[in-house]
Amino acid sequence: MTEENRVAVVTGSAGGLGRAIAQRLAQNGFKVMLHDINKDLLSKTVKEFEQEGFNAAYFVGDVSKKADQEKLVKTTVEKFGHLDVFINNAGVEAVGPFLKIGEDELQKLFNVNVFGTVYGTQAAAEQFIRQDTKGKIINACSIAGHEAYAMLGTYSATKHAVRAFTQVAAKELAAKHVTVNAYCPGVAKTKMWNRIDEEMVKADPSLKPGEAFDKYASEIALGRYEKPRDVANLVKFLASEDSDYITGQAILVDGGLVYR
Ligand SMILES: NC(=O)C1=CN([C@@H]2O[C@H](COP(=O)(O)OP(=O)(O)OC[C@H]3O[C@@H](n4cnc5c(N)ncnc54)[C@H](O)[C@@H]3O)[C@@H](O)[C@H]2O)C=CC1
Ligand SMILES: CC(=O)C(C)=O
Repeated sequence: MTEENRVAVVTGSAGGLGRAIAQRLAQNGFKVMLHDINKDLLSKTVKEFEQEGFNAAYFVGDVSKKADQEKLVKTTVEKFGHLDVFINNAGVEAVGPFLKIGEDELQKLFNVNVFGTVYGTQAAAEQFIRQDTKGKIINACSIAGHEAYAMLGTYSATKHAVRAFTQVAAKELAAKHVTVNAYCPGVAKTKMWNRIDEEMVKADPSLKPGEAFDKYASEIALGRYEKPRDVANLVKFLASEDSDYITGQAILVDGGLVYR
């Protein structure tokens, strides 16, 4: 089933998983609002979407700023007329031992991953309530939102918080016909995992470049690392009417790594 005339926002969609999600939705007929803090990469991605014939617009913003998130929703509605799906995808990571976690790291990761998800969810939900339509909010969680990982302490804490806010928003918004769910990828090859690998290798001299990634990926039951398309396929389902009876869930899409 195609999704003609439905409108989705994907935050952090200049690259990585967000780009793949926006592309999958556009291929299915969605009008997509691309969004990122990285203006140069976003401009490149928008051009590629236009070349593919997708109906796409873009907005440069920072998810950790409430005003940016509100303006993102307003601009989307001005451009496409309404909003159906809002995907809080943007996220950042930090790698290091617990004893070295500092204020800057805590502030940065909580600002983007947690404050960003809360502000995005609020802005989208307010629009759905104004429209008096059903709506879908879909958040980027992680295997690290179900299981905390050594060297990823702050990151794991933020993703546990995302899972908690997903449940709370789902409970409070259900009466307004708004569902809130999350996708929990495992080990996907994006710039984020390139950076994680680099930092883990720096911290452990016995590892060569690529080996931290390989170590995590070697535990995946389905025998291969995750591709952005694997994540996009789940998000496409969560954005569709087929998921209408699902809310408050943080669904693992990790090839068999964490079992809940
Ligand atoms: N790559 C992986 O294996 C996994 C990723 N995730 C989550 O999936 C989401 C996407 O991850 P990736 O694509 O791998 O990351 P990535 O680092 O490759 O891409 C993230 C995008 O978000 C943008 N961004 C960062 N901060 C922003 C801000 N303040 N405002 C707006 N945009 C911002 C970046 O510019 C970038 O384009 C993140 O929330 C991440 O935590 C979860 C589990 C595994
Ligand atoms: C990046 C991420 O969420 C993990 C733990 O792989």
